[in-house]
This record gives sequence, C-alpha cells and structure tokens, in this order.
Amino acid sequence: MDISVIGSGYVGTTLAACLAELGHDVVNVDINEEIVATLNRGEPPIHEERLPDLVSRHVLETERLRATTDYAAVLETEATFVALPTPSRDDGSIDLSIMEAGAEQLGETLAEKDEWHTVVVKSTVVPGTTADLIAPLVAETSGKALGDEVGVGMNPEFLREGTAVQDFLEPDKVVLGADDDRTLAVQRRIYDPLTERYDTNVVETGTREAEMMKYANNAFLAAKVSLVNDLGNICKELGVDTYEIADAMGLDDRIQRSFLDSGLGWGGSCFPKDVAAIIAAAREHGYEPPMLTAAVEVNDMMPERLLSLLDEHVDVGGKRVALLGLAFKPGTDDVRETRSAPLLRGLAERGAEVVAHDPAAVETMRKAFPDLSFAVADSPEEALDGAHACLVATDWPEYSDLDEEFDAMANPLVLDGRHCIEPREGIVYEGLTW
Ligand SMILES: NC(=O)c1ccc[n+]([C@@H]2O[C@H](COP(=O)([O-])OP(=O)(O)OC[C@H]3O[C@@H](n4cnc5c(N)ncnc54)[C@H](O)[C@@H]3O)[C@@H](O)[C@H]2O)c1
Ligand SMILES: O=c1ccn([C@@H]2O[C@H](COP(=O)(O)OP(=O)(O)O[C@H]3O[C@H](CO)[C@@H](O)[C@H](O)[C@H]3O)[C@@H](O)[C@H]2O)c(=O)[nH]1
Repeated sequence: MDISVIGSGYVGTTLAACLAELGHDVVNVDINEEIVATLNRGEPPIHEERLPDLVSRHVLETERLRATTDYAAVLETEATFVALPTPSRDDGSIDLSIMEAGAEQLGETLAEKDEWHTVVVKSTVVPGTTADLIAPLVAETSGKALGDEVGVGMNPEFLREGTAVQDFLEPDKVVLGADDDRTLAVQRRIYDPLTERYDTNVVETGTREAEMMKYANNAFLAAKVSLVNDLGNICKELGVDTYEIADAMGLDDRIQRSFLDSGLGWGGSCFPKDVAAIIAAAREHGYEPPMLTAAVEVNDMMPERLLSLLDEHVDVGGKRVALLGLAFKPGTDDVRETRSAPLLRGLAERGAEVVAHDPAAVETMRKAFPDLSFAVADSPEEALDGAHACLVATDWPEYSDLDEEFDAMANPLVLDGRHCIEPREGIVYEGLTW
C-alpha cells in the first residue's frame, strides 16, 4: 500500500522504516529540512539500533522509503499516519497544538483528493482527541464527509527506545482503533504483512479505547516501577535487598519479573509526560487519581534519597564527584526527564565539582540542560580518578565491568542508583534500595 507518515521523529521514522520493511511504499513528511535530507541520504535522523540498516536498505536499494517537506505527497497515498509530538503543558496536561496544526495542513491537502483517504493517529493522545478534535478538523479542512469520504482511526505505538524496531516488528499486541468499518479495514490491510509473518495479538476497538489502552499501559508500567521503589525504600530501611524480593515476586505469574528493577525511577519521553497527561485529564473530569499521583511522588523522591545517602557519608562541598550515566536509560542518547538532572541539581546545591561520563548522551545532555554544570570524562576511569564519591545513574552494561578503576578514587564511596555495580573489597558500596 502507498502510505504517508507525518512527522519523522522517533516514532515516525521507526514506523516508516518498518512499514517499508513490511513491503509498503512509504513517504515521510516532516517540516524539518535537515531531517528530510538525512533520511533521503539513507540515514535515520535518530539514534536507534537496527534503524541504520533498515533506512539505508529501503531508501537506497528497494526505494520503498523517501522523505519530503511537501504535504502534497499524501495525495499519492491511501493512508496517512500522524506521528507528531504531544508535549506537556506546564500543568502536565497534553498540548495538542502541534497535532491540530498537522491535522489542519493534512485536511487542506486532502481537499485535492477525489478518493477515500484513511488518517491514523499514531501519537499518544488523551481519550476523545481522535474522535472529538482530529477527525472533525480533518473533515472540516478537507471539506470531506467523515466515514463517507475520509476516515480517522487511532493506532497507538508501544515501542521502547533502544529496541524500537524489534518492538514494532515483533509486538506483544497491535491495537487498531476505529469508529467505522472502512477505517478499520484499511488498518487491518496495513498490518496484514506483519500479522502474517509474526503471530501477535490484534485488538480491534474504538478510537477512545485505543487511546486509553496506550495510557493505561504506560501508567501501569510506571506505577509498577514506583510500587517496587516504594517497597524498596521500606526494604532499605529494614536492611532487606529489594532485588532478592523482586526476583521472588517475579516468579508469580500474576506479577512477572519485568519492570521490577528498583532504583532511581523512570525518565524518558513517555512515562513522565503520559502519566502527567492522564492525571490532568482525570482532574479535568473531576477525578483525582490517588494511585498515579502517588506513583509520581515516589518517582520524584528517588534521586533525593540517593543524595541523602550521599550526605550520610560525605560532605561533597568543593570536592570532585563522579556521575556515571546521563541518558534516561542505557542504549540511547535520549536525556528527556533523565534522573541524572535532579542528581546534578542536588550536587550543584552541595557545591560539588561533578565529572560525568556517558557513552552516548553527553552532547544531548549539554544541549537539553544548558543550566547544569559538569565536566566530562571520556571514560568511567577518568571520571572516577580523584573522586570523593561516585553516583551511578544509568545502567550502561560497561559500568558492571568496573572493578580496579575504583582504586583511583580519593574516597572509594560508590552509590549505585541502578543496581549495576558489583560490590567489591576496597570500596564503600551503598545501593539505593538494597
Ligand atoms: N519516543 C517514543 O519512544 C514514543 C513511543 C510511543 C509513542 N510515542 C508518541 O509518539 C508521538 C511522537 O513522538 P516522537 O518521540 O516520535 O516525537 P519527535 O519529537 O521525536 O518527532 C516529531 C517530529 O515531528 C516533526 N514535526 C513537527 N511539527 C510538524 C508538522 N506540522 N508537520 C510535519 N512534521 C512536523 C518534527 O520535526 C519531528 O521530526 C508522541 O505523541 C509520543 O508520545 C513516542
Ligand atoms: O524495571 C524497570 C524498568 C524501567 N525503568 C525505568 O523506566 C523508564 C522507561 O523505560 P522503558 O519503558 O524501557 O523505556 P521507554 O523507551 O520510555 O518506553 C516506554 O514508553 C514508550 C513511549 O510511550 C512506550 O511505547 C513503551 O512501551 C514504554 O515501555 C527508564 O527510565 C527506565 O530506567 C525502571 O526504573 N525499572
């Protein structure tokens, strides 16, 4: 099928490349000329495993993937995915202005089209957005009758950064949201090549439900981490290792071990934003959700608790401190809502001289947090050299191999926020919840 994807960021690029991999002809539409030029050279505009191969193959060899800044490209396609950002406003509620602008531009373009067109919202949007905002906007600006000449569906995305391609091509589930049969049928045809080669669960539902399934998924996972961190804080006070407890809990089929890694908590572009958005949506409708509010509270508490542990051991005023890890999780250069930011703020308040290391995220951190001051080390060894304390914020696999490198510290205090350092002789080791 000829498919267009509006927005070529994290989700849009992965989606477009994976749809091309499934045999579709795909055009990515983005307002950013640099992103479009990068893609057309056969390079992904984002850092993600497996994407370089997919993008170069489908742009340069199969020619099933291309990018443009011109919305008119959607006219040559049967369906358009909208993968635009849905950021938070200051109060945590969802900002739909970029989605509205995109939907308007799409609708105005579709006014030129004679045949039926299917629009599919891929972005994470609060329940009701597709049916009450995007669909009427597309219908109005295109001058087309909804359900008759144009259909608007909702297909949430569950990919994780770092494993995005695999998550897309081998998903646990595909959710197809539609409020009319034709829009559902087109989405089924788009995903047929995937479901034919990979046995997955397909959930067919309305657009409101599809939107809520995405929030429920993220809110549940974020709350699961916060619950294990809440239990972990109790464990720490009682002298119990949370990981031993989590391993045993995970043996219960009803609980499962995944997302029970206790530590500094959740960051990234999705959990904080999406939990805040669904809390704000609930409040707008007069419901105060106590569990989700508590999940945020526990999450905010975790970096503070690591800093308190530091205070119990050493006054870092005027002293060198090593910070290992800046990315919000390993395998990415993404620093959005990274737990390293509150740690850096806390260390600055204490007057520490921070030397940070990260294998991928130094540049993005500098760009995203220009107010945070830290020196950069090219290796963990260099960061540790002469440090009076070491804080571990991201569980990069290479940090687990550190051993003799700790000998170069001025004071061998290691505060592990991610359960990734092996305690050894010669260091004073403190786990956040173990
Ligand atoms: N990042 C993830 O892991 C992830 C996973 C699942 C769902 N989501 C959701 O997907 C949506 C997109 O997120 P993302 O991380 O891909 O965003 P992003 O910021 O990485 O990319 C958005 C892209 O849209 C482009 N853009 C902005 N306005 C435009 C317009 N009017 N027309 C065309 N292009 C325009 C930008 O130039 C950018 O390239 C969000 O709702 C997000 O919550 C993200
Ligand atoms: O046991 C765990 C698991 C995760 N985390 C933290 O939780 C955050 C999110 O991790 P992860 O879910 O792996 O990363 P994302 O790429 O943000 O993916 C989430 O957000 C995406 C955007 O909505 C969804 O598509 C995915 O399904 C959802 O997992 C990170 O800071 C992790 O360090 C923990 O602290 N403990």
